[in-house]
Amino acid sequence: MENVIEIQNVKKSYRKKGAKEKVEAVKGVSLTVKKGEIVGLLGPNGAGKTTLIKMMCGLLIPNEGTILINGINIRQKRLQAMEHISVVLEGNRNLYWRLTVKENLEYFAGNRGHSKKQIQEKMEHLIDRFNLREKENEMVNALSRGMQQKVAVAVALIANTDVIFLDEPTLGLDLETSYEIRTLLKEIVEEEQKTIIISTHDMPVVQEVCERVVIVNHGNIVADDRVENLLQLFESKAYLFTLNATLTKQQISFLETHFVTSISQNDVGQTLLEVNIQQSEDFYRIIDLLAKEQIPIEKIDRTTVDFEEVFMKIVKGGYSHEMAKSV
Ligand SMILES: Nc1ncnc2c1ncn2[C@@H]1O[C@H](COP(=O)(O)OP(=O)(O)OP(=O)(O)O)[C@@H](O)[C@H]1O
Repeated sequence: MENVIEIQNVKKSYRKKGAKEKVEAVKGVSLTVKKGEIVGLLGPNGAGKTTLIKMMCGLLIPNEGTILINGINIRQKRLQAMEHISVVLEGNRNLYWRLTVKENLEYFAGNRGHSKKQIQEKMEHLIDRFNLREKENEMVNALSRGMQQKVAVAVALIANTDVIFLDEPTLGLDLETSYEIRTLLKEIVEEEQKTIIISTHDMPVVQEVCERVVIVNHGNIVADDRVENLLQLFESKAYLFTLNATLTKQQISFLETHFVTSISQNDVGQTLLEVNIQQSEDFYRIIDLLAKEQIPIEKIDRTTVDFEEVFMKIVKGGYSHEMAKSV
């Protein structure tokens, strides 16, 4: 499969007004994305996601490194590279607020060189699909934020580019609209061979829409894997032991230094040990240890993880590329 996006050792720093020190927002990132991939770009606030997206879509120039879109160097041939890209930035800045929904769709498709006739069918399809029929002749500034967001995504789709960047597509939306946008994205991915990069803090978007996730922290990529691999990686190693005993201080401190991520007490006086196991022998070591200390085990459950927890663990440093290889 061909590489649609190829970035090599990209760096970007900002100088804050009046400050001597530079902020290194992106510290040397390399990444390739293949045609048809849908990639979630995740990271805590300030990690460098927006900076990375803005560089990939030609809105910011990196200090170092190269970015190729469909093999075209965005720095050397910006306009040519940008023909392959559409972008929905936070705050729907890709819309004309004083044009109607239909006018926006027509304008942005026309802007890409599509004739009115060519876009008619697609526009009607998108209006129905995004449930915008009732609002098609209303000005965008009169719509709710969720509606505006849907128009912004529809505009990116009507442009019919190979690559679509979505920066926080569900930010600030209510649960229903967020669900609707997620569902639409999923359907679009299934229908059309688009390459989509979504930056988000919305974990259901990652779990339901993305196949691959790239996690950025302090300007570096700290994980890049299939969503299912990351879920499996953490799921298979997290266990919850329910013990019919109260532990002594020594037992607790021993467990805490060796394996256990958290120890708590439930309301019937049992002790709950949440354990992250790196190697399968550790699992038996814990059981042996509890047996030696004569601590009765009521049950052992494999804890289920959702992507939110996986993300938190990775960002806190609980992940290495060696772990990924062991899945
Ligand atoms: N125009 C700017 N001038 C100075 N510093 C900036 C500028 N834009 C971003 N930064 C800094 O660069 C770093 C990365 O910011 P960026 O917006 O790329 O992160 P992010 O991962 O998108 O964060 P968020 O999730 O909060 O949107 C942060 O420390 C931020 O303060």
